[in-house]
Amino acid sequence: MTKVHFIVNPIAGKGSVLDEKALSGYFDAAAYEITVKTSNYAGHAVKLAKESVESGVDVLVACGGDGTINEVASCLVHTPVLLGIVPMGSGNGLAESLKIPRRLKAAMETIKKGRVSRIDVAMVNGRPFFSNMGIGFDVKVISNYNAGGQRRFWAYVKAVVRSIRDFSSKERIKVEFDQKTFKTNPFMFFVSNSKVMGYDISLTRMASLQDGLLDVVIIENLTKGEILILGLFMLLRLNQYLKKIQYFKVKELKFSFEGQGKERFMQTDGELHHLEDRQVSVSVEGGALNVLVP
Ligand SMILES: Nc1ncnc2c1ncn2[C@@H]1O[C@H](COP(=O)(O)OP(=O)(O)OP(=O)(O)O)[C@@H](O)[C@H]1O
Repeated sequence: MTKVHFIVNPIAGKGSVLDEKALSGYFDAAAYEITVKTSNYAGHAVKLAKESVESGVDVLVACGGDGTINEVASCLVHTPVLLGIVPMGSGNGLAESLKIPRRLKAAMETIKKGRVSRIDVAMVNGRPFFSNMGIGFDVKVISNYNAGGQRRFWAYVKAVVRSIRDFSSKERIKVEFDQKTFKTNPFMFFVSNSKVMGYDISLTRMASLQDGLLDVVIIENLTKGEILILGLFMLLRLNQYLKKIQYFKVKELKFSFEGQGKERFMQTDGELHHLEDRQVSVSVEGGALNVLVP
């Protein structure tokens, strides 16, 4: 009997309810034992996932977006438990990078087929991330998006427009990797394990979840006009031709904020976290998570 637990985030994306009755219908009752749990608050999926792992689950399925996947997957790193994904978020960056279908039936087939991919797991100051992390403009967009209260594509567009109006990059950081050290005042400092950020938008189409490396994107301070050009080039998938964008592939890196005493935030997998420390260390471990893929 294969034990499959689903953890559903009811507020992810457009918000939808998946219950035991609906999900059990996709599985042969003689071969699978299905349990469905609902996340009732931010962070709850971590507790639910830990309980499932302790109970000896075989497959743990995150039903939501990158935030839900992060909470569930962080409990599965270095365990034999397989991560399943039902993309129900707004952006669904990791699911898109893994080519996991959005249609419920097709997502269930992926889980039953049992094809496993071992993917890299990244860490920033002890916190795991699977898709990307960043400081700068992306933090501003997520903060405006969260304040908007809606989890839709147009809410992202609105948040981006508001962020272009409000954003100013005053933070100077010192970056260190591969025996190189340099200082920058970035519009965006973005580190990605996966290809897609969400809604098929990407700054790192060359990234691989299985190369044991992180793709670093540093975009120098931009004028508002240049931000609009960047947006257009990203939509047209031409961003690699912009001179102000630098790309690196690294195994690990460090950066530190030069200024004093400001409240700072980073985003990991689309969720904001307070940065307690001025020093930030990012690294990646190859193949530390087992994910079910088509
Ligand atoms: N019952 C709940 N009420 C409020 N927030 C919740 C609840 N359950 C989970 N959350 C939080 O919802 C947030 C958003 O979830 P998630 O990222 O999965 O969806 P999304 O933002 O719509 O998708 P994506 O990240 O792919 O754009 C996560 O931070 C998670 O902790």
